[in-house]
Amino acid sequence: MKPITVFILCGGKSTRMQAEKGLVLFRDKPFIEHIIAAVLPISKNIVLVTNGTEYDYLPYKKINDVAIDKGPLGGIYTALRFTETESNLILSCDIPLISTELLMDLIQKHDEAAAITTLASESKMHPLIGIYSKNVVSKAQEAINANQLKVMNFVVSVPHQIIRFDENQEYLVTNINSIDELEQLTNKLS
Ligand SMILES: Nc1nc2c(ncn2[C@@H]2O[C@H](COP(=O)(O)OP(=O)(O)OP(=O)(O)O)[C@@H](O)[C@H]2O)c(=O)[nH]1
Ligand SMILES: [Mg+2]
Repeated sequence: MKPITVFILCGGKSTRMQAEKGLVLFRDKPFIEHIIAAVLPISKNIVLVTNGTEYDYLPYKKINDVAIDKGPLGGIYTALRFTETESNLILSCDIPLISTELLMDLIQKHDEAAAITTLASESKMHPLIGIYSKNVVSKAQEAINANQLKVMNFVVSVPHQIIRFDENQEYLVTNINSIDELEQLTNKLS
């Protein structure tokens, strides 16, 4: 396997959650630790893209956004500016059910001709579970300068690959943005 750096996006406003999203507890453990646990069998080269000190207790490198208040695309741009590897796995911090197997599948199916490879289900794209080439850093900068901040629009503007997964794996990418969504998930799983 080619070297890969894993970036977890821990910025943003968390307006819907009203609490630092990566630190919200699910099964007695902060979201971010669920994601790290899924990533560790794949790579220990983990970097958190965060602007605060909330994640300082975790023994991983942290970097600050170089483009402020630009949403997830700003975090991706920061990651690509910083990275020393061509291949980068970029993840949001609000997907506590993500599994090592699904991430391995993404990495194994990734076609090197694609500058970005992301996951999608039947109904939804997941650009914040994706492999991003360092080569798209200047394109990301252009998009940010033009204030075109939708990550999916950015993905389709470069050579990309979308990997579809089975409906029965859909729960693994559940994205939790609010306490209501967290409660729904907890109820569904109990
Ligand atoms: N580094 C960084 N990450 C971000 C930024 N904005 C959002 N994210 C991350 O991107 C992922 C998806 O975030 P969203 O749910 O779209 O946005 P949010 O701002 O965290 O939450 P809302 O305010 O409720 O929309 C999460 O992992 C966020 O931590 C940002 O400006 N910088
Ligand atoms: Mg979200």
